[in-house]
Amino acid sequence: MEPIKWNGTSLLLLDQLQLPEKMEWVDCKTVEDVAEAIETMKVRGAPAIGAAAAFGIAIGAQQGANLNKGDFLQYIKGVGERLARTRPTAVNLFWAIRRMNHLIDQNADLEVPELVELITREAQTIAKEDVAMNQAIGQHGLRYIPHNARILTHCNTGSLATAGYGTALGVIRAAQEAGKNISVYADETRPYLQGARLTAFELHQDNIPVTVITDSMAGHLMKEKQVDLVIVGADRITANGDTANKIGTYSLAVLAKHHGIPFYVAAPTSTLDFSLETGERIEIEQRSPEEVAVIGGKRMVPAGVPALHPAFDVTPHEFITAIITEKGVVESPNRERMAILK
Ligand SMILES: CSC[C@@H](O)[C@@H](O)C(=O)COP(=O)(O)O
Repeated sequence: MEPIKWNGTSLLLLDQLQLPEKMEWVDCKTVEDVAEAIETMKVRGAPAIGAAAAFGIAIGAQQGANLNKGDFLQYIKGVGERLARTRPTAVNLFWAIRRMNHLIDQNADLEVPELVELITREAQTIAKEDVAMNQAIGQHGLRYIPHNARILTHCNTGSLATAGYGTALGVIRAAQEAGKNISVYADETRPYLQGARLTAFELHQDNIPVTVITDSMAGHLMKEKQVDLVIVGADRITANGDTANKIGTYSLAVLAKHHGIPFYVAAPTSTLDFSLETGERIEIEQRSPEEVAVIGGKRMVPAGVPALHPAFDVTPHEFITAIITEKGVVESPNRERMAILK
């Protein structure tokens, strides 16, 4: 499945708000369309929003192609700034924008049409490389997945969260492709239900056995010895291995440790943020409490009662058995061991 398609002038995104009911594509023709798609989570998942932002800059570049060089360079930085204001936690977004800006700075002596061409090609390269990184993550992760493993995962880390194949779901896919006879428990992942709607959708399409559980069932299943390992993705991993991921990940990691179950994080190195020493300084996106209070158009929380919606939490590195990247695996991550990924 390819959830992000570039058609030469605009970006087609499989609208994740409509899944699994409908497979509807949104055609993002402007920078604002792309920014809005990221903000409203039509496209979501750390690597996917990075790739989408890169294509947003490509769209911006094409539309600014008539400007003179000075104006173009100023305008295209503004495009990056707009896209950077969409969501704060997943570092892949900022990584992709920085990579595009760097390319522009390095080639500022080119004429505008050539720059536009270069920017457009770079966005395609980012998407292509993401798929290759995910496949490599899958291969590195294989050895941690025993035959007949019953795997618990959280949120959606598959093709829909990336440019294709997936991170944690990439490892799961690789294990299936290697004939390991695995099965998966997908946390439904309140409040957005990425697990129930998206992970279950993807795994079912690929004939990988999947059972959806509510987030609150994970501890019970672990206690009943129904879970052999947990594997999740990441939105930002700091220099010491602390990992921000979808809200609920931290609770899973604590539960896994209590029950002696390995807890793996799978992510490309574009998710690393070595500028932060620890996870304490990661900005956690606060989304609308309405997303918690209202389910399927029906209000579940009495009017006047507040709800909270931090969209991510941070799992301290002590709870992580290994971080699996395309460059290799860091077991029992800490500051020193993470340095090999620099
Ligand atoms: C490969 S995706 C890893 C993470 O981005 C994923 O687990 C996650 O937390 C996504 O959050 P979302 O709010 O759906 O963008």
